[in-house]
Amino acid sequence: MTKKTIIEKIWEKHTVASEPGKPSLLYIDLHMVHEVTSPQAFEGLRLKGRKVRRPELTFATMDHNVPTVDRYVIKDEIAKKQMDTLSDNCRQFGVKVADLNSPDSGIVHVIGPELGLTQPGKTIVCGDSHTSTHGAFGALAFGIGTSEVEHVLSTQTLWQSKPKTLKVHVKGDLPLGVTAKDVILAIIAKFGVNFGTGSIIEFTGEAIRNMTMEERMTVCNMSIEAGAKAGLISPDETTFEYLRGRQYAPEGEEFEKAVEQWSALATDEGATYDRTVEIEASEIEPQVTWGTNPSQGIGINGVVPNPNDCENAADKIAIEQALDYMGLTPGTSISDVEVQHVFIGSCTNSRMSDLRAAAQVAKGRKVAPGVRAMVVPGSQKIKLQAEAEGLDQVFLEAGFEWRESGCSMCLSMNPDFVPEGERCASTSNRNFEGRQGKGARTHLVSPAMAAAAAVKGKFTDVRIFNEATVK
Ligand SMILES: CC(C)[C@H](C(=O)O)[C@@H](O)C(=O)O
Ligand code: SF4
Repeated sequence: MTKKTIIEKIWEKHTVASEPGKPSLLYIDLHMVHEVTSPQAFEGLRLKGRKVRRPELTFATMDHNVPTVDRYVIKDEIAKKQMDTLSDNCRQFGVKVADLNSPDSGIVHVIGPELGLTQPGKTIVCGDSHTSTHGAFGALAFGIGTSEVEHVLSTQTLWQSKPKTLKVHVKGDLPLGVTAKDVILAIIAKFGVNFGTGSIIEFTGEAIRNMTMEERMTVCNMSIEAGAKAGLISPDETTFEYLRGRQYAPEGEEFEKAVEQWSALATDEGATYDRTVEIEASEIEPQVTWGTNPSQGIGINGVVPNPNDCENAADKIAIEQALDYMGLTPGTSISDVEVQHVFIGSCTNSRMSDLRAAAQVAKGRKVAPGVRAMVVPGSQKIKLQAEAEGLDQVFLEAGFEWRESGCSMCLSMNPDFVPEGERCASTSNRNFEGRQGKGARTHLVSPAMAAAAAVKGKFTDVRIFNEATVK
């Protein structure tokens, strides 16, 4: 029998129609929907007199526009309209929605897994680029555009050209104090923001196998920042145990049957990929980005690069522009760079383990003078769980703000933003110009590193705080 990767197995199982050299028609198992990219898609259905083909395979939430304080008071008119429209559309088309009142509400890529909607072997789409997060479960999950959202709503299928397969192997074990976020930032720093173009990544290796589901989600979340169509990890016991007992996961005997099928999806020993790259886990340090794309990052002991060291003229210009926007001088130690804001949240790093890691650093310490730090849980369930564990108190006592769930400061589509020219240590996934507000300067880091920056007022190697306990 030919040996196959999980990518080929899922692709083949979902192909409804195909012709050589042309895109294939894929069946979609789960369609997640949010308020920003769905209004025109529903409107399209309405204009054409169509229904949602499989409402029970469609699940909506509100996240981008949601205020994280006074979440029911939506002052921005566009935001309010988008949320009201989503509620109306879901009512009219019979789609389940986790609206602001729902205990299930939260960031779309946080609640899918949390509710057990995200499962191995599924094809999952959403009008949102970070849909790759769901790949952590061994699902084929990717972002789509609004016209494709309409296509999936009305047919439950999607035309797709078959991507190439790319194995990203993380070799060996991670050093203490180095997290999943550092792994994915280091991968992107090493191979660039385009190395995944046209491909679906499968992450492999001991370091990945040893990760929890939450850590795997952090890695897969940023596959898109490597230019990939999607990123995934073959499912294993860790995956199955995470799903057991979740609201939408199969129950009892059905669950055991599902586990058998899910296990068979993992990439076959000896299967080949179109391309393979490798990174040594032991060489990864806690990361900080210095520039305006996620590949412009260094280890915490590194210095801001000098554009004059570049041989390639285009690279030199790119670095110069990034440094200019970021207000940084070549040769500066990143650990000398001061921050005015700290944001712990987003679909990359707002789950329980992220909040626990940040709280471990914050506990018994104080946010440095002149720093504004906030913690934004990824879902209302996470918020409640964190409060039950007393994490909110740890953060509040240290001087952090404790918020309601939402995309928040990850992108300034809601009241949370970084003022012009100010610097933010952020656990999100994008450091593009203007991402956190006009002229805002974003540095991507892990939750523990963000908490360390909050208490020191500048980037700091979190490993000096608590070697023994910081994971
Ligand atoms: C608003 C949405 C379309 C966008 C995306 O697709 O990713 C957002 O979630 C982001 O992170 O930039
Ligand atoms: S948290 Fe950020 S990256 Fe994730 S969906 Fe929201 S805006 Fe996009």
